[in-house]
Amino acid sequence: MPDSTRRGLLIILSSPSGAGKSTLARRLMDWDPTLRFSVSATTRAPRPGETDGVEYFFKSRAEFQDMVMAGEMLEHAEVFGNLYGTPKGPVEAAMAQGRDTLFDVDWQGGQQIRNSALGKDVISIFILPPSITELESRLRGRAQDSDEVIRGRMEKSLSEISHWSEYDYVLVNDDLDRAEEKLRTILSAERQRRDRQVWLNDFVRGLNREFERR
Ligand SMILES: Nc1nc2c(ncn2[C@@H]2O[C@H](COP(=O)(O)OP(=O)(O)O)[C@@H](O)[C@H]2O)c(=O)[nH]1
Ligand SMILES: Nc1ncnc2c1ncn2[C@@H]1O[C@H](COP(=O)(O)OP(=O)(O)O)[C@@H](O)[C@H]1O
Repeated sequence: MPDSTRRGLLIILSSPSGAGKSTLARRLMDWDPTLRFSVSATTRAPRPGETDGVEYFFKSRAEFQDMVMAGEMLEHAEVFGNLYGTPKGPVEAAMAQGRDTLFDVDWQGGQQIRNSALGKDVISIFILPPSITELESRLRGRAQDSDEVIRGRMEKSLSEISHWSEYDYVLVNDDLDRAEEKLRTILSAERQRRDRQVWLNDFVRGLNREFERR
């Protein structure tokens, strides 16, 4: 439930391509429809079935650079030869409404969001595949990318994985149901921590007022 007295959390999911972050993000949003997905802008071509404004805002390089120059991006980075970035406005609006936002960004985006003015409300989660063989078979099984694209993503997988220790939580996406359950647990616990802080702030303000009245 949106609540203007509390801040929204920024929940960052990163992983090597194919480890399952989009799948897990979709499941989390089915579980909790109040979660908002941060739709990134990208210069990558749409895959079959992808819709502009749903999975991504598909942009030309010039349009993307204009957004960057206009200061509209919370973060942006080049990944696999394409530009990706997070539009800032919708994130700030969600934060102000106390709505939690999910981000599917690479390690560079994770670092930039953590170091931004919104960094104190970030919860970051790194998702590992159970094995490199399974990672490749998921990329192939998704049947969305050419052999060359899959090869490029596999080549970059270890450098993405090398950033795991920068994240608050790391989980292995072996069994999908179990991985989703772990994500739900993380989110529930972090929300409780956030809400406790809001509640305690109010409570201590009350103690102060009581003290002044005496
Ligand atoms: N820094 C950054 N990375 C992004 C953003 N959106 C997506 N990515 C990352 O770009 C990479 C490629 O994403 P995509 O083309 O959808 O391929 P997929 O991860 O294989 O489904 C993934 O690591 C995403 O997490 C963004 O807004 N900023
Ligand atoms: N735990 C899992 N077990 C088996 N297949 C999975 C699992 N998680 C995701 N997948 C499948 O692996 C492929 C890649 O998942 P996806 O969510 O697109 O990865 P990412 O967003 O990290 O690139 C998809 O076809 C998805 O259905």
